Amino acid sequence: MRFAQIIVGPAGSGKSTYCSLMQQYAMDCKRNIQVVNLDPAAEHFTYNPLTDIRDLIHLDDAMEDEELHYGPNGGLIFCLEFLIENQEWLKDQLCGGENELMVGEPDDDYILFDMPGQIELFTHLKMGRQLVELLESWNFRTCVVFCLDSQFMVDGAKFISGTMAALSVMANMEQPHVNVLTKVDLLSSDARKQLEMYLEPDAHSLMGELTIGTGFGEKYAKLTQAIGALIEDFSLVRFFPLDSQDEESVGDLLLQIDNILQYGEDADVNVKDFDELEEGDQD
Ligand SMILES: Nc1nc2c(ncn2[C@@H]2O[C@H](COP(=O)(O)OP(=O)(O)OP(=O)(O)O)[C@@H](O)[C@H]2O)c(=O)[nH]1
Ligand SMILES: [Mg+2]
Repeated sequence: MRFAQIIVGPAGSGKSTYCSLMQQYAMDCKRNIQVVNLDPAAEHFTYNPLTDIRDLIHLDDAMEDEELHYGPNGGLIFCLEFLIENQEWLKDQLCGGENELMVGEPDDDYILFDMPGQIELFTHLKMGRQLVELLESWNFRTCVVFCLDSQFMVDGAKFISGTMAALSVMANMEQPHVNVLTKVDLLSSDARKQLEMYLEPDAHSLMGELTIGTGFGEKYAKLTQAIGALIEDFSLVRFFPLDSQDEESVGDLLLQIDNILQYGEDADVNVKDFDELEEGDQD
């Protein structure tokens, strides 16, 4: 079994930074996490990629083509469709050449896929799903990591829209899913306190804040209430704050995602068996 995190989120939400942080953290604990850049328009990132979509196709290729004449957004969609059509290229990159036997080797392959910031790729279009299906066919267990800038999560209205964006991705991708609030280090201490409230959202306080004083809030109070109750009652979305300056925060998040991916499950089982054996011995 191999493991993949698909890193998605709005433009500039900190996806590439997340990948660098995780790769660095893994290196510090002598663990191997690779990153693949799948953003054909990427200009700058600080991780060292295992492979890069720009070796296959660059956004400029789609935009400057005499016949295609795409703008940046259409061009991006074209590039990802091109990637799916040329899946053999990606397979070679990930699975070490054409050797079928290489699939699944080595056992603890753990790869982050740094995606473009156009969120519609994952809310409406099928490329996100197709990528997951490809990875699954190559023996990957996948999890979607949705990054959202925490600065957009410190008032009720933004919380609702951020949550809806996260839900759209969840509904379209149908994969195990983790929401990450990035850039927590940039928040003031007041804003951090405010954020706490949204980490364990409570529909009532949220709605109290939203329905008072704004025209929209008053007119659509019932709708807002219903959305709030939905989020609360079904624990539909939860957010994990990520402070890039705090190694413990990075480690905690990685552990959460490892659990979701059931990474290292065999190792855990062994430890547990060992503990039980010891307890048994004492009896
Ligand atoms: N202080 C701080 N800055 C951050 C953090 N994460 C990202 N940034 C900054 O936010 C900007 C955007 O970060 P990226 O990681 O490039 O975001 P992205 O989601 O990959 O952006 P696109 O690929 O363009 O969609 C950069 O200037 C980063 O340095 C963080 O946790 N703390
Ligand atoms: Mg990026």
